[in-house]
Amino acid sequence: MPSRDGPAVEVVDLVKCYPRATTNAVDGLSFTVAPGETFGLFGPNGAGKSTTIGILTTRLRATGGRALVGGVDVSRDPVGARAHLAVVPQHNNLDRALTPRQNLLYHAAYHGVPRPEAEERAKELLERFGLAERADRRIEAYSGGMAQRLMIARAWMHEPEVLFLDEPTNALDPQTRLLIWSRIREMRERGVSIVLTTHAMNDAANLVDRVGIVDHGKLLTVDTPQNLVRGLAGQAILDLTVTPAARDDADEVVAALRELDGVRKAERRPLPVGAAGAAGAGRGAGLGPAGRAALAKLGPGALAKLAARARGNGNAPTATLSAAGAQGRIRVRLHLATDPANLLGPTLSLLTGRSAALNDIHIGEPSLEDVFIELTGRDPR
Ligand SMILES: Nc1ncnc2c1ncn2[C@@H]1O[C@H](COP(=O)(O)OP(=O)(O)OP(=O)(O)O)[C@@H](O)[C@H]1O
Repeated sequence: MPSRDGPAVEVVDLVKCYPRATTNAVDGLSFTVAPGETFGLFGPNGAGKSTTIGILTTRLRATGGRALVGGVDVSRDPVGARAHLAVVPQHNNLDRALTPRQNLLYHAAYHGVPRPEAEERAKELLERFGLAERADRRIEAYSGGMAQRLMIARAWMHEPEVLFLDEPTNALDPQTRLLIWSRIREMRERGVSIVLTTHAMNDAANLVDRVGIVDHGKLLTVDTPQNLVRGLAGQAILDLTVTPAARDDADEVVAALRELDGVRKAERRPLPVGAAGAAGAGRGAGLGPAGRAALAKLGPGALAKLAARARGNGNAPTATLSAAGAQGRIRVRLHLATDPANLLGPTLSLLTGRSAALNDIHIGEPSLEDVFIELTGRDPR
């Protein structure tokens, strides 16, 4: 990678207002991307991510502010800026009149890569992206996943300093998604600066160094994924699937759980698909790493003992890990300010007191997607 002082990308008070629009698509956005950094630009539909990438890659002109790529101002010197960057756009813009190999060679020629070097690189990239066998066939035969792989290979042909990827895994099958994430990781390891938009933020969480969350054209926050997750209301999550007693009110059960010591927030969540049926019932404790750690602290058989204690002398109402019918079942997420192990007993006691059945319990940690929902809300755009 060419070494240069200063940020790989610098965006200062960037504004874009499309003709006849009543609001700005990008509304005073500022952020920088350090050399070698992988930066995730996340936001709901219509937040202004593609517009920002369009300006940075010289496809669109900004209405105001400044944007530099590789130290070059994209409005003053778009040709100079293009020498530093490559883009994988959201929509297929391959040249259908050319074969896949020709697409790569044409792109290299545009960027002044000498022909023998370009041919060598194209051969290597077609292999790395699993496209070698179809490299000289008509491009119409390419699936969406193949086209996406080819567009990423094309972006790599002139070994850019900064790579922009606009939703690189959108609408792809799991195999192609895995391949693409691993190729992006390789580029990162080679020192390329990467700006990435995606809705698959939990997939991207392990790849990005920092995340900027945008909505309505404005930056809501920018930080490392770890700090963003740590900054959430609670540090751990307890997901409960509960069947309240027939005479009880579901919202009152949630309100009571919210009052437990160590609970910062309690919210109703949609039941996972299939959970309403018999298949989801009575699976008991589904534990992630944090959950296993919490239970390890309690010692073996802890849940059984807790359940026995909660059952009391047999006349008391019971709360059990049960496979009760799906009717009336609710899912509640507790954001905790304490070790999940401290909440297991009180939760079970509370449910026992209300004659509620505990159908499932899962201890986890908040994800980047939880941070995103917290900041941008639940309403679809
Ligand atoms: N060519 C255009 N003309 C007018 N308005 C546009 C145009 N392109 C985008 N917009 C509007 O600008 C806003 C930002 O759109 P943009 O595509 O940048 O969002 P996005 O965050 O990339 O969304 P998505 O996740 O759906 O791709 C939206 O309100 C969109 O409707």
